[in-house]
Amino acid sequence: MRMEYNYALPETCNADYLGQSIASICNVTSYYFFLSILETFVRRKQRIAQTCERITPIHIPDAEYDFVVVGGGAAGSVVAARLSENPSWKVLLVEAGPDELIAASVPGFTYVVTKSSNEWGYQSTNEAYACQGSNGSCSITQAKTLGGGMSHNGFVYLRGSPYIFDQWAAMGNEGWSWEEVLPFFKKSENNGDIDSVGRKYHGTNGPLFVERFPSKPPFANVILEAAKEAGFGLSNDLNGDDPIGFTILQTTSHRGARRSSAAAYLRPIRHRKNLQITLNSTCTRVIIENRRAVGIEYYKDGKLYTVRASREVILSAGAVRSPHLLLLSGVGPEEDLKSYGIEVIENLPGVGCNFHDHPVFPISFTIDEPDVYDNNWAALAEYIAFQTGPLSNIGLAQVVGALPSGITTPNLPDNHIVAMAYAAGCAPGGIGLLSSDGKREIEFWAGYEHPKCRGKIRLASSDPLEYPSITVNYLCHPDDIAGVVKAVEYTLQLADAPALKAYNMTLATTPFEPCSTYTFASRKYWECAVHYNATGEFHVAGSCKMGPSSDPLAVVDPRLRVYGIQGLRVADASIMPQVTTANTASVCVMIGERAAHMIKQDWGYTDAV
Ligand SMILES: Cc1cc2nc3c(=O)[nH]c(=O)nc-3n(C[C@H](O)[C@H](O)[C@H](O)COP(=O)(O)OP(=O)(O)OC[C@H]3O[C@@H](n4cnc5c(N)ncnc54)[C@H](O)[C@@H]3O)c2cc1C
Repeated sequence: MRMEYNYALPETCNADYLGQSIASICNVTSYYFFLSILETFVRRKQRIAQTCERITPIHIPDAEYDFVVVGGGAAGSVVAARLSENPSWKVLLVEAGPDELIAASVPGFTYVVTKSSNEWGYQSTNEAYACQGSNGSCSITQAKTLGGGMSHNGFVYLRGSPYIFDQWAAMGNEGWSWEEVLPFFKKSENNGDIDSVGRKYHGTNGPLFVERFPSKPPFANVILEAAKEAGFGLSNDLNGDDPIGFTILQTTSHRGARRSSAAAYLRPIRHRKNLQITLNSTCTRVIIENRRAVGIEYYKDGKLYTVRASREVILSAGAVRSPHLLLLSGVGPEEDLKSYGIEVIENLPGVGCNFHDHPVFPISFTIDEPDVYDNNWAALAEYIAFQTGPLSNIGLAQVVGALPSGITTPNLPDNHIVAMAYAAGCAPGGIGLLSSDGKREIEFWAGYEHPKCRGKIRLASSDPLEYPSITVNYLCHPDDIAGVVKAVEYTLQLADAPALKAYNMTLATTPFEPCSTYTFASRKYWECAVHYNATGEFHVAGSCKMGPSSDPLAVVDPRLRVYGIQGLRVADASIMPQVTTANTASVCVMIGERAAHMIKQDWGYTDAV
């Protein structure tokens, strides 16, 4: 077979977008030259970084818009794009961060972009049951960039169990059952593997590319073999009729490059005149007059701007910042607002409550294989020419197992097991060198996806630029502990399967001193260890809970309207009454689709689902 190399860098433009460089994120001088060359190629290769298709932000806003959307993340990009389909509506999208980094386009750099400047850097506090090794403070990684979490995340395209959406509906949220949300998942989706996954659950006409990566490390097949041997089974599509087992994931990428909701929804409509986007613009409050949202204030380059919204303001700032903005605007628990001197406009006790996340526990193993870096000149050349090879994927993390813990609900696939290894990344030790003299390490993330624990987002200051206080309250409930421990036990069972034993897979996690009274690797030991090393899976949700008016903690109604305030909705991860049993980005895209559809309906403009 003759290989067609394509190093050409066609289609130049005057794109001036320069975010933080890959070399400066990796921050290793010995490797600077290699990373700079990699970045030069990636930046110019339109198929990867789409620098010629980036949006052009505005600098000075107009005085008034029909709709103002706050937060250009997974959900907000969708809301802004869909609302501006009506040419007679003028829409402003306000995003606190800059455009997506070049490094973010390259799947092999997934774990690097979370260390970039496009990250909020939140830490939770007062965790009484988790992160005890770090004074009860867990990292809450959240992206600060156009595309939000989808410019930053692990690419996983999973929707979670239909059971959860039916639960949402059963709580009194009309219109949110699985049957009712499925059309919006399909509407958003342009599935590139449709011949393999079928049309019953998947769409091909939406903006969001969904497909498997073009390549995977050979060890992925070893994990699948081990899963079969351990009796866990394999699934061709966890989003379909086969929700239990191990699979090679579908991802929000296209031909080896990231495609966030901003890339999918905003870049193709960058010339639309009635949609304006302002970046590096932090919303500080919603302006509410006579119990109606009439605009927002935002801070950019040291200046405070005020814009009016003649129809609605939509908060899509994510599960940490949407409740924070409501609190800063006088909507929230009366006592909390008063204690910070904020005028109470609506006493809404649920704002910031019901905050939760999936807890995960990392466990490390070694295998008998040299510890090589998977990024080198060959990987660079292959990626630029074909968008395949180690840089075109996230390594082993594209294999996931969804298994039922049986803790609360029979057959609910609420345990997730993901293996982390073979990711290209920075390769800081030098090109072609070994990462260490030891064996290759494989870290598994053992997660519980149906948590009962609830934490809270609270004001920490009346200064809108200060971060709110965040407590997730991970592992506060025995079921959540049992859920994580069950995932650990499944992981150990997997590691014991002959296919992995052939690689001498050996537990490498060092025992935690505070748990030394228990036999290492016993159930009691894990029940103790999770309090020291479990953390969150980055799927924070629930802090502006959707619910009927009878629910004392409901913040928005099932049409996502904030109780007590006209012209104000929330559309993002915060509205989930219960987080789904999987990664949350596709659900936030669906929420964005659903929100835009309802807003259009409510203003007498209907479009097809
Ligand atoms: C490291 C990481 C890995 C993840 N991996 C996966 C995965 O593989 N698959 C998956 O499905 N999910 C994953 N997730 C979760 C998923 O990405 C999020 O659930 C999803 O992005 C949340 O969408 P959202 O619209 O609620 O908020 P976001 O996508 O977080 O968007 C909120 C946006 O609002 C902006 N904003 C905040 N405050 C303000 C303000 N005051 N003014 C203006 N703008 C503001 C933020 O900068 C951000 O861009 C991951 C998340 C992280 C952080």
